[in-house]
Amino acid sequence: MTARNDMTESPALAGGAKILGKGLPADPEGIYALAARSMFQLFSSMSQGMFLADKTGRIVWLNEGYELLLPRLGVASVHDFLGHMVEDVIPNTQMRRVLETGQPVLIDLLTNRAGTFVVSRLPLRDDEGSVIGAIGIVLFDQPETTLQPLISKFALLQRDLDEAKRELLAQRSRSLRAMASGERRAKYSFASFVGSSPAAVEVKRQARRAAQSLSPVLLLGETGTGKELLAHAIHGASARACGPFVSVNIAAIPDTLLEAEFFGVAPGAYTGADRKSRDGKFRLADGGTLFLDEIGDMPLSLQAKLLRALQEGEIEPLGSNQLVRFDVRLVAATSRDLPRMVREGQFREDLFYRLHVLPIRVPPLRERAADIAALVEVLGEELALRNDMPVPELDAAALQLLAVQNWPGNIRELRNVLEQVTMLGDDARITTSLLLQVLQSAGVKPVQLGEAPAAQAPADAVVADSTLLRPLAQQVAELEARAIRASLAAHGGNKLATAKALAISRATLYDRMAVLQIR
Ligand SMILES: Nc1ncnc2c1ncn2[C@@H]1O[C@H](COP(=O)(O)OP(=O)(O)OP(=O)(O)O)[C@@H](O)[C@H]1O
Repeated sequence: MTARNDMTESPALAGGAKILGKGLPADPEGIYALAARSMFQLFSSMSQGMFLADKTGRIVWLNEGYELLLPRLGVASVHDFLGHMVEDVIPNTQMRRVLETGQPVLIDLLTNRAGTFVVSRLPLRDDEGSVIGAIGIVLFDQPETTLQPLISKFALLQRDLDEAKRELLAQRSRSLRAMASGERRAKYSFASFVGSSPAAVEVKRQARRAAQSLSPVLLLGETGTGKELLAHAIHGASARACGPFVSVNIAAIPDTLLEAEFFGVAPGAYTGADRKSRDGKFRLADGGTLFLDEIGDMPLSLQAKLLRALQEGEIEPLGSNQLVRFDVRLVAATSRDLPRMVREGQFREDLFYRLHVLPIRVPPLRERAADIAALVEVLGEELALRNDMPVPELDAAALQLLAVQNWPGNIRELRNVLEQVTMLGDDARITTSLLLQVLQSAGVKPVQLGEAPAAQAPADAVVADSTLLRPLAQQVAELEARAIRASLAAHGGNKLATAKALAISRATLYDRMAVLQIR
C-alpha cells in the first residue's frame, strides 16, 4: 500500500480464492475476504472521504472523496498529503492513538480548520493480529448532512467552552496581576459569614445597614469571631466597593513605626537609605475603606493624631509640613473593652465617641452554637480542598460535643481543632474521643457531653459591658432561644411538655421555634 491507486485495485480477495457460481467464493476465507472488500468499497463510496495510514502514521492512500477535502485542510495537492505523517496534514487528528492502542473509535467529532466532521477510525491488523495501520473515514461533512443540527450544536458548545476557557484564563491572569501589584479589594462578602442563628442573622443585619452609611463602624467582639471578615463584607457592600480596602493591624506594628505607617513619609524625612517618600495607609485607602484592627492597642500619642486627622479630614506625612486631604471610610475593630479603657485613661474618650458611631457586637461562637454544624461543613470543605483530603465527617455526638465547648478562640479555634482532627484521624469520620483528645491537647479543659458549660472564660468578661449595649430585641431573642432549647432538652424533645413548662401554648412554641430557627 503505497499509493492511492494501489488500493482501488487492491484485491482483498487475493490468495487464490475459489469462485462459486455467480462470483461467490466457496470457502469461508474467500467469503470473508469478499465481505471485507465490499465493506471497504461501500464505506469508500458512501462516506465523504477515506484514507489509510501505515503503522508509523504515514498516509499511504486516500480516496477521491478525501481528495476533495484537501483544499479545506490547506493541502495543495495529493502529493502534499500522501507520504506525510497524519498529524502534519490533518490538524487535531486522533489517529495516532488508534495506531498506538489498536482500539477503534467508531464515531467521533473532529474539528479543525476544514470544519467539523463526524469521523471513524479503525485499526488494520495482519493475520497475527498486529496493528499494521489504520483507516480514517469522514462519515459526514458539515453542510449537506442530516446531522447538521447536531454538529451546529456541538460547534456552539465548543465555542462557548472556548470562550469560558478564555474568560477563566483572563480572570486568572487579572487576579495574579492584582496580587502582584498588591491591589486591595474586599476578600469576603456577607455570604462568607456562615451562620443562621438569631445572633448571626442579627449581626449580619446590622453590618448590612452599616454598609449603607458613611459613618465609622466599630466592631466589638472576641478574637476569631469574624470582625475582619465583616469589615471586608461591609466594604464590599458599600458604595465604596470599587475603591481600595486597606487593613492595618495596629497590634502587629511596633509603636515607633505606626505614625509612618498611618500617615506616610515625605521624601527626605529620614537620612540615609530610606530617603524616598512612602504613602501611608490613609493615602492608600483614599476613596475606599480603612480597617483599623485592634484599635484598642493604639498608643495614646497616636490616638491624638488619629483624632485630629479624622476631625480635619487631613493628614500630615512624617517630615512634611504640608497637609494632605483624604477621603476614607473608617471601620475599626477591637477585642478589648474600650469603655473600660476609657474609664482607666488608656483610650481617649473623644476618639472613642468618634469611632463609636455604629457599634456592632460580633457574638462569640458559644452564643451561636446552632451555627456549629454549618461552620463545620464549610470549614471542613475548605480544609479538604486545601490539603487534598476527604471532607471530615462528624456524627451528631461529635457535633454536640463541639457545640458545648467554650471556644475562647472562636471560629479560628474551631478551624484549628478541625484541622488537627482531620490530620490525626485514620479516615474522614471524626470520633468524639479523637475530638476530646485534640481539645485537651489545645490546653483548654474540654467540656464533656452532659456536663454544664464551664464558667465563662475571662475573655468574655472583657466584653461583658458591651453585651448589654445591644438592641433589646436581639438579647430577648437569644434568651428565648436558650430557654426553649433547655426546656426541649429537659423534656427529651417532647413539645407538649416543653410548652407546658414554659407556660405557652403548643402553637406558640412551634411558632417561636420557627422564628428562632430551632430544630
Ligand atoms: N461566620 C463565619 N463564617 C465563616 N468563617 C468565619 C466566620 N467568622 C470568622 N470566620 C473565619 O475565622 C477566622 C477568624 O476571623 P476574623 O479574622 O475575621 O476574626 P477577628 O474577629 O477579626 O479576629 P481577631 O480579633 O483575632 O483579629 C477567619 O479565617 C475567618 O474567615
